[in-house]
Amino acid sequence: MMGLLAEIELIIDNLHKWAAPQHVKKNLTTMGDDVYINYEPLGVVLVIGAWNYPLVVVLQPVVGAIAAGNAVVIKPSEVAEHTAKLLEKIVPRYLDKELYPVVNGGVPETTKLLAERFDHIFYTGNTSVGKIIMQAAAKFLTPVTLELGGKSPCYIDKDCDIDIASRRITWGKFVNCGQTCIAPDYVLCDKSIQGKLIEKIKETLKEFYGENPKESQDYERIINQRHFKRVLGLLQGEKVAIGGEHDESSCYIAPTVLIDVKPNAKVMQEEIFGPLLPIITVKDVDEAIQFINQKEKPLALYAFANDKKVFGYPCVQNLGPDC
Ligand SMILES: NC(=O)c1ccc[n+]([C@@H]2O[C@H](COP(=O)([O-])OP(=O)(O)OC[C@H]3O[C@@H](n4cnc5c(N)ncnc54)[C@H](O)[C@@H]3O)[C@@H](O)[C@H]2O)c1
Ligand SMILES: CCCCCCCCCCCCC/C=C/C=O
Repeated sequence: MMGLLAEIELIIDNLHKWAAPQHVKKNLTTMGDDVYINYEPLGVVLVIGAWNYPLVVVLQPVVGAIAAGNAVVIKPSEVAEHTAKLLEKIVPRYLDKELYPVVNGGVPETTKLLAERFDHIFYTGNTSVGKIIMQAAAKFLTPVTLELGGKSPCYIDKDCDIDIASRRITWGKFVNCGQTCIAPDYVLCDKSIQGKLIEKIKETLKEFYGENPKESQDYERIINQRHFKRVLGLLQGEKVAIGGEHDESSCYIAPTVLIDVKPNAKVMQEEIFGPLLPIITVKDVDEAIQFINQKEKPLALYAFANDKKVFGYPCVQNLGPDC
């Protein structure tokens, strides 16, 4: 919510500047004209949200679309069903329901919406559905914004502050039970620091979630049984260094660290989106970058090193808003 409120404040403070006509330098062909860029609303925007931060990922794009003068059809994720119902109930209390309707439902309802013509579609969710959205939009040449996922790597150089690295990774990986788009997906590090890293992660987990994370008020659950089974499927056959405990009835999977993971393991083929942290050993930063570059472009990249050279690599510079 803090991020959402900050976004609203940012827009309130700056909209008059952003919406104002922008000066354009004249050239030979426009010498005799008034030349400027004038911003106009697009029309009707469709916002389709995901379940993992169900209020923020729906409302944040809605805020931007409204500020830019558009009507918005709001489609929350049916997976977070209580938040979806709440939005359906409270949005019409504060916004005109003709201009900003909330449409609830799952795949059939979203498919029906996508058959309509919109002026922009803003979708947050997984990459496979992202392709469906883009195909539906292409029918009307509707522009899209796709906020997707990916396998965000985390490189830990052997010359770095391992206390800091393990603390930050433990927080980022296990908050919301690993169900965060930019959570570190896997770790690449030198074999010589793997043992120390595991010890430090163990210590930090104890500090954050106590002896038994299952009893901690601060440790979440997997959203539903379908995702529980999917995440558990990624654990099969892997060597567990920390955690591994699970309970299907409550969709609990303990914070889990996997070691000696092979690059071709199942857990390395898709975004984990759950509390499993595979560690893959590499001999140096060059090998880590080669590994990362063989995969699809991730959403975020985290690097921990004392050597400034590590941050000079284009792949680290281009991807590392959170480094
Ligand atoms: N980049 C970001 O800002 C961001 C933020 C949050 C989540 N994510 C990504 O979202 C993913 C998790 O969300 P999810 O995809 O499980 O959410 P989800 O299952 O809630 O699906 C997202 C939306 O797509 C709709 N949908 C699902 N299947 C559909 C289909 N066949 N046709 C049309 N619409 C369909 C759903 O109704 C829902 O509103 C992860 O990959 C995560 O990384 C990205
Ligand atoms: C001050 C403590 C805050 C704890 C909440 C942590 C959540 C961090 C991530 C928020 C990201 C919201 C947008 C969602 C992106 C992808 O899933």
